Amino acid sequence: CADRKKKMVPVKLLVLGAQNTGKTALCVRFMTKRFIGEYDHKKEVTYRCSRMVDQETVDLEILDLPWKSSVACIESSIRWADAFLLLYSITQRSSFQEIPRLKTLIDKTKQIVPTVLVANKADLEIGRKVTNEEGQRLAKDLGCGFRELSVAEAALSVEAAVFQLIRLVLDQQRPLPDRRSYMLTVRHALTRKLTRSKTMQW
Ligand SMILES: Nc1nc2c(ncn2[C@@H]2O[C@H](COP(=O)(O)OP(=O)(O)OP(=O)(O)O)[C@@H](O)[C@H]2O)c(=O)[nH]1
Repeated sequence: CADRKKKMVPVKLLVLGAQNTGKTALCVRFMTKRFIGEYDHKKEVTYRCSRMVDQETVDLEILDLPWKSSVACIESSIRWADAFLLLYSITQRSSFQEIPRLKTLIDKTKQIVPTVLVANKADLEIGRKVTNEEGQRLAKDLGCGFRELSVAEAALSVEAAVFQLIRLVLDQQRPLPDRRSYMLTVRHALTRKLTRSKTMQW
C-alpha cells in the first residue's frame, strides 16, 4: 500500500550523437526490445514509458534528436533534459571526435550533468576505427560513464546503459545524507562480496 502511494520520479533523457550512430535504433531497442534497421531520420521523437529502477518507479521521457537539428534546438533540448546519452559508432572516427563538442555544449548550459558515453556498433569489429581504450579514456576525461555495446545484437546492454544513466540521475536527486547512506550500503555490500569471494578462494 505504501509502495502504491510512492510518487513517480520524472526523468528526462536526451540522446545525442553524430549521423548514423544508432540513436533511433537505441531508443526503439530500449522501448520495444526490438532492433529495426531503418528509420525516418527527419523527425525528433519523444518516447515515454515507466520503468522500475531500484524500487523507484521512473516516469521516463527520452528525446531522440536527428543529427541535422539546429544548434538552437540542441541547446533548448539540453536545457530540457536531466541526463544525456552521448553516442558514437566504433566504425566512424568522426562520430567519436564529435563527442567533446557535444559535451562542451552540455557543460555550457548545465552544471554536474549525469552523462553516459555509448560506443555503439560493437558487432562491426572488422570495421572498428575507435578502440575500447580510447572510449574509456575519453569518458574518464569528460567525467562520463562508459558502455561499449551493439544495439543490433544486445537489448540487455542497451537497457543496462539507460539504467546506469537513470541511476546517476536518481543518485543526484537524493538528499545528501541519503546519498551518503546509499554509498555506505553499496560499500558494505561490496565488502561482504569481497570477503565471501576471499573465503571461497581459501
Ligand atoms: N551493425 C549495426 N548497425 C547498427 C547498429 N545500431 C544502428 N545501426 C544501423 O545504423 C544506421 C543508423 O541508425 P539510426 O538509429 O537511424 O541512427 P541515428 O543516429 O538515429 O541517425 P540520424 O537520424 O542520422 O541522426 C541504421 O542503418 C541502423 O540499422 C548496431 O549496433 N550495429
